[in-house]
Amino acid sequence: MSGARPANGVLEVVRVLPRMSPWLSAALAFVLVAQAVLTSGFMLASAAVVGDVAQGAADRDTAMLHLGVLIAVFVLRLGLQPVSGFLSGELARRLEARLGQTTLEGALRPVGIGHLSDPAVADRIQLAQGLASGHPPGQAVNSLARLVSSRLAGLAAAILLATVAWWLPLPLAAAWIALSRWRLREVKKAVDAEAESMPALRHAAYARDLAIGDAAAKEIRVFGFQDWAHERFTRAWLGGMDALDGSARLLSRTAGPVLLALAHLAVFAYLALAAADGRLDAEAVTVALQATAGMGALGWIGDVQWILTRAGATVPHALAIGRLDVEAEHRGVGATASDERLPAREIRFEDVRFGYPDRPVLQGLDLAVPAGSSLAIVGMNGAGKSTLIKLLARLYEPDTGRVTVDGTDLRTIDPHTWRRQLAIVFQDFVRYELPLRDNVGFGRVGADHSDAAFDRPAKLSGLGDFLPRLEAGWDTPLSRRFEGGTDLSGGQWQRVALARALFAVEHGAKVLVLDEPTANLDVRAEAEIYRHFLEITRGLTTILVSHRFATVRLADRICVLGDGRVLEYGSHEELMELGGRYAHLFTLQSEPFREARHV
Ligand SMILES: Nc1ncnc2c1ncn2[C@@H]1O[C@H](COP(=O)(O)OP(=O)(O)OP(=O)(O)O)[C@@H](O)[C@H]1O
Repeated sequence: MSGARPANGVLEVVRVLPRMSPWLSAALAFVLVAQAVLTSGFMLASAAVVGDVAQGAADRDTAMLHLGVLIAVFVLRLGLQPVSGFLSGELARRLEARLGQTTLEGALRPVGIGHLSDPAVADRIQLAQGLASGHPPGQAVNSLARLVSSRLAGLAAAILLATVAWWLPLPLAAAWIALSRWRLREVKKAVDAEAESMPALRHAAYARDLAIGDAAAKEIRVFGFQDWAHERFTRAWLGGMDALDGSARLLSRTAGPVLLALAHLAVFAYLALAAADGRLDAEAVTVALQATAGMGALGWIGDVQWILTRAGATVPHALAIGRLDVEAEHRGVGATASDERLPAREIRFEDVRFGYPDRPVLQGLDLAVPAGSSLAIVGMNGAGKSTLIKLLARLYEPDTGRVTVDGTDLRTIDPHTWRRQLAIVFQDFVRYELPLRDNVGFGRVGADHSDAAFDRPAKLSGLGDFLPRLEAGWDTPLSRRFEGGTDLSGGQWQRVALARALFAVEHGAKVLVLDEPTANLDVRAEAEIYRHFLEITRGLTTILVSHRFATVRLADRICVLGDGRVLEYGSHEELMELGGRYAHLFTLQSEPFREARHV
């Protein structure tokens, strides 16, 4: 993804609003124009009233008419304010909701997950929400409405002033517009700096979340790095903010007022001389003075333009995230082949090479997993076991080589169809702070989530042991941060994750993948899983990643992964006979137990 430099956000807002809500946008535009017309009407009517007063109210009826028009225009203008406020508020809400959806859709759309660890994407997601500037996209609408209304009023004032003398608006317009452009350039610099300082601000946000969140609360206190978190947050935040403040300094503070003073001096001098000569009457002078003041609306409108520029800058980021499917590389999206019964014969990795941006992992991996059998994968930390699972789930795609299912390249199989065949317990499975029912039900969204539907997964995963102790049963939130919620132990969470995968199996998944499924289980719970292993895996193609050889030996076949490829492959007995790496590791792990038994 390209860098996080923003496009012209205000133009994007102007482009998006009419497409999103044409009627509301048109209504707002109409009200804004009406407000501008009424503003100039107010100037004209008040000038007419002043003229009547200057003439000593010679014509009483005309004077009353002028006064009536003045009051009517004033009341109408006042009445339109809440209408434009309502319309812009409604558009702001819709824009924010739309861009929020766009960001979510973009982040979720890619088949793989590589984009989520791309720092440029992470920056954009933050920028799209206006978190650093404190100005979310909705604020752009309100500011835009106020800016357009001011500009129209300024334009109307300029036209009125030109009726007094054609050249009068020119010096004022030149001075106000120049000042406005200088200031705008400064604010745009600040917006650019904000995009550049986003990595620092994300570091700050990470340190803050560590300090105030649940996840690291224990370690921060036990290891005592509260000061580190505090210091890290402050340093990163101030670093990010420095960049913003530094570039937000407005250089035009001196030249602007001088130019404005000169322009106003010229206009006022002319008005004074013309009035003294009798070329202008009181009414014309009043119109001219009001119009002169009104032309200020063409200049820099502090808060409004500041907020508009910064809130508007979020929009291109949200739209860019929304286009992620185009920008990211997703070969095979929209693939045609789909089959709910895969795999019938085998899953095969063929000469697969794959690496993350900073390191190669698999270097020519060949591996076959016959359908309906179980395969255990062992290997050192970092050998690439979990990576292999991610390739199988198509969360990443091989750099070269291919993964096939019954001979069909995974890239030509519809990813959603394929993933419905998979039931995976990831090593870093998610502990959803939601009721137990959702935690297990996520295994197949849309399926029957009644208590009875969970019976079998609960029994096989060992959930049944602690389910009766949960106050609200399946509806108990699994987080103490929610009313009536509870927290689970590591092993209990692992059973929940297993139940989730088994629920997917209940609903048709044919490939069960267990990445370290018993790492947190106590001996009894682990033994229980082993007891059920055959029942759990019956009829399924099972892939098991584990460092526990007692688990591994349950599999029909075992493969030892190392140096980015398969080093050994066979049944437990075959590999023990081979006397290679597996036999060595197995012996190493069983030794302490053997010794213990001798004690
Ligand atoms: N998202 C990622 N981005 C970059 N590198 C990664 C990513 N995930 C894993 N790696 C790296 O890829 C290598 C293989 O990681 P993987 O998690 O597949 O190993 P593993 O065999 O499952 O290890 P373990 O036994 O410790 O679970 C490691 O060097 C790891 O640091």
